[in-house]
Amino acid sequence: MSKKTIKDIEVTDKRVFVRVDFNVPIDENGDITDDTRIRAALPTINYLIDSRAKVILASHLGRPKGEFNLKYSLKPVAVRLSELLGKEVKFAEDCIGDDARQKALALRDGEVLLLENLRFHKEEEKNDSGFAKELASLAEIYVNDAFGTAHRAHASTAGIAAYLPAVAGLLMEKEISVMGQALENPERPFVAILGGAKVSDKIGVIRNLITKVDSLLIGGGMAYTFIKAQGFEVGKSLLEADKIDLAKELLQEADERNVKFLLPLDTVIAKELSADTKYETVNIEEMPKDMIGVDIGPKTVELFSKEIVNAKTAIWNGPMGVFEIKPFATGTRRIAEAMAECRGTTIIGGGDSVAAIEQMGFSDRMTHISTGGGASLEFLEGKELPGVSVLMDK
Ligand SMILES: Nc1ncnc2c1ncn2[C@@H]1O[C@H](COP(=O)(O)OP(=O)(O)OP(=O)(O)O)[C@@H](O)[C@H]1O
Ligand SMILES: O=C(O)[C@H](O)COP(=O)(O)O
Repeated sequence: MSKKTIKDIEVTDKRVFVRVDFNVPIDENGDITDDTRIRAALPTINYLIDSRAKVILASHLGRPKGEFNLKYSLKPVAVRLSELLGKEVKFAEDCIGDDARQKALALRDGEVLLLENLRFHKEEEKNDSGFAKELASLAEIYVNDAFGTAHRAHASTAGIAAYLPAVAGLLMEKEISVMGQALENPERPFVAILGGAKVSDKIGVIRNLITKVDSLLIGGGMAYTFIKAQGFEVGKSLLEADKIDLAKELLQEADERNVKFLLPLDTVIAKELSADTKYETVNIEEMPKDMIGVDIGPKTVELFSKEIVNAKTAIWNGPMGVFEIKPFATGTRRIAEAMAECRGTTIIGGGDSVAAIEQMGFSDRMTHISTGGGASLEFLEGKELPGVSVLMDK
């Protein structure tokens, strides 16, 4: 990676402000239902503890719209982090002000402090320079390890870097180097699998990947707009009518570039989006007018799996069907199995596909599972992420 990391600077004895992404799901009892993002930050935190730095952690949680709201407090995260680290994690009731300052200044080498939710201040999302300066005043070094929030230009992800030496954390480094390597210098064949709900969310990703991959496989709700563009009936499936021309254009571009653009050959169709509805599988050219396409069928699974298993690099973003409803999760499960079988570099690009991979128990068989949803999509679009561009170059 071209950016400096915590390994490139002296952190011992220093107060280090680490922006992490602890935006984790918390249920109505205040229990964290998935701590993946907290665990993903442990290498950076442990490195700083072992290096005898004074560690000040800051994150957002949810979208509290600039004011205090107990529902979005990071207190339960401090408890969970303390369990994971096996050591005390101090907590400041606010991310700026006297309490935060006193607790930050009182830290001894190797101690850890977590600040309360940054988004309890509206200045955070506005990238307010005064607020960024106040955050910076707590520390001597800034580390950005929040890959999941690196697409946001906020005070704690971008503005703060104007006031402190700014470097990447180890999670940030890993995310950018694994996905960057795949995009810039992939081992071939390079296959991308895209699914999920909408074409409009992924236009940028398709446009960028089409210039890099050998094969592009499209499933999920977004496939039906392409199927319609090829002149087939899609019944009551998800369709973005205003994107049909764009879909035609993308199909043509793939053709001109000699990129294999594979669409479903068959589809599971259902009367409605519920587990106890009537459903069956049909060839793609046989879709009835009154049914909804809810998953890829077995012929498509076979076609896609062959590409994936033979890939040297495979990137997957977005489920192949309405995987939240059990009978329609088969396509997504089978694609997860193919990814697990692939011997090349396998990358899951965040969002719902990560949930699917985890639900299905394949997490430890992937090379890399991104902690970013929106951030990984923007990265795959080839955009420069503000939280990365502010860091010092090597
Ligand atoms: N055929 C389909 N019809 C309707 N919805 C579908 C279909 N296939 C997949 N989906 C829905 O798409 C949703 C996921 O789409 P989304 O674009 O959000 O995926 P993602 O990119 O993995 O997630 P994120 O936006 O969090 O990164 C799921 O809720 C799933 O049910
Ligand atoms: O969950 C995410 O994608 C990140 O934490 C960013 O959250 P945001 O979309 O509320 O900025």
